[in-house]
Amino acid sequence: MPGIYDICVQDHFAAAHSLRGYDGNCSNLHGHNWVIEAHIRCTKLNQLGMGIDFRDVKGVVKDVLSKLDHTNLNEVAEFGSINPTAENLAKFLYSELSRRLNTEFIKVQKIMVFESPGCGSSYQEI
Ligand SMILES: Nc1nc2c(c(=O)[nH]1)N=C([C@H](O)[C@H](O)COP(=O)(O)OP(=O)(O)OP(=O)(O)O)CN2
Ligand SMILES: [Zn+2]
Repeated sequence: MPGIYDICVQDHFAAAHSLRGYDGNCSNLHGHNWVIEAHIRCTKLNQLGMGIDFRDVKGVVKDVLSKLDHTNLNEVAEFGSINPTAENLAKFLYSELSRRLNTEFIKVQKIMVFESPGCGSSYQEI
């Protein structure tokens, strides 16, 4: 039976945000040390026994996160008209990482974004 590998890479970034229209203090500018987890589905291993090298994933993740790190997320173009919630960040990262990593045998499966330990959201497409 064909198997599926789930390759997982975590990273983090620091950024501020405020939630427009939120009834509470999250509408004030405040910061989080965001933690992200990228899950990549691989159906074939290379000659080294890897679905995809962690290093390759980490490089792409770092590059995408560099657009968000030490910013006010509300000022990043993608969040100019939608709130920079964990949900919207997960979808943004899913789309950026899919564009750069997906191949015939490799597919970004799920992105998890944690605002704080124990509070997060994930995005995936069926
Ligand atoms: N589904 C979501 N709910 C909330 C989000 C979100 O992105 N998706 N975001 C927020 C705010 O960003 C808020 O800063 C986070 O709130 P909270 O987890 O309560 O964080 P605190 O640092 O305020 O936690 P305390 O334990 O109360 O100190 C809210 N909801
Ligand atoms: Zn917040």
